[in-house]
Amino acid sequence: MLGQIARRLGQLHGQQICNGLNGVRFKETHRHLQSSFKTVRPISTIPLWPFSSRPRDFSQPNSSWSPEMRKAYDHYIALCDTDNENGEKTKGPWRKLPSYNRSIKYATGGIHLSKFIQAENRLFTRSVKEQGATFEYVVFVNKEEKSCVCVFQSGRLLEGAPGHVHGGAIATMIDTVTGTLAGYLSGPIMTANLNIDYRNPMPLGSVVLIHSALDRIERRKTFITCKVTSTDESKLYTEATALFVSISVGHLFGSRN
Ligand SMILES: CCCCC/C=C\C/C=C\C/C=C\C/C=C\CCCC(=O)SCCNC(=O)CCNC(=O)[C@H](O)C(C)(C)COP(=O)(O)OP(=O)(O)OC[C@H]1O[C@@H](n2cnc3c(N)ncnc32)[C@H](O)[C@@H]1OP(=O)(O)O
Repeated sequence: MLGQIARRLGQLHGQQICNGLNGVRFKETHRHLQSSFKTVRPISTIPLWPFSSRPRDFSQPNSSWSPEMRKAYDHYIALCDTDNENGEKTKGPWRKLPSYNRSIKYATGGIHLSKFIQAENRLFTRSVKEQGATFEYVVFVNKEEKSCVCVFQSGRLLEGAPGHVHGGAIATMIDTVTGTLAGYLSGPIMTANLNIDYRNPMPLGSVVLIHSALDRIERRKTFITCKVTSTDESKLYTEATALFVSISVGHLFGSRN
């Protein structure tokens, strides 16, 4: 019964995703739902519609952001579309992308499905609740230039060499930012290849810019270039190239295109 409800929801809100997931995880979903029904709450605290229609955007300023992080954020926000005092829209070249804690939430209806499907899973970069401890970041995309910039502040749990950011954490952010741009331009993708040159150690707690741009698209392949610099762009920390291959959602569940 619950499986049927979940399946119906998927049909209503995310046909494409649902096709990929149909029948794969509903046993697990059923178990999750049964265990959540064990906790009885007073009726007044139960919302009529149990799904938030607006997933939380984690790339909003918070108290862990340093003045440098806030300054870089404000700089790019000022270049985004805005409403002036007369209520008129001014077009800017940049657009701030929201950042959810599961990639499934980006798909149509994904906000609903994420409550059923592997509900405990979290996007690696958004998995730690303590603000400022790991990855604080916000991505702005420039549609015309097919590029994006991420303002990234590293937290104390990302240490590699003493006082510096772990190379794997830097790779994670490069994968995330280049992957976000590739996904924005090409739809569902997976990283096929990531090449990284670490040029200078990145101090832990520092704020950096991760610039990514489209190199080219060839059939299912989207090639992205990336540079990580200080916020004034005077210091180069890391350079990378990445290849993303377009996939069907079924690819994530074992079927080849
Ligand atoms: C629900 C969907 C979600 C999608 C999300 C998208 C956007 C959402 C937006 C924001 C989300 C927020 C954050 C995003 C964060 C991070 C993104 C990170 C993504 C990852 O972190 S993901 C994990 C690591 N990733 C893997 O776990 C992949 C394992 N792997 C495979 O799943 C297959 O391997 C695959 C799919 C890569 C290819 O498999 P396949 O069978 O579909 O295609 P095939 O092999 O035929 O290759 C087709 C053409 O690519 C060439 N090619 C392939 N591989 C190559 C390589 N390594 N080097 C050079 N060229 C290569 C071939 O040579 C051929 O080229 P040609 O067309 O010229 O012949």
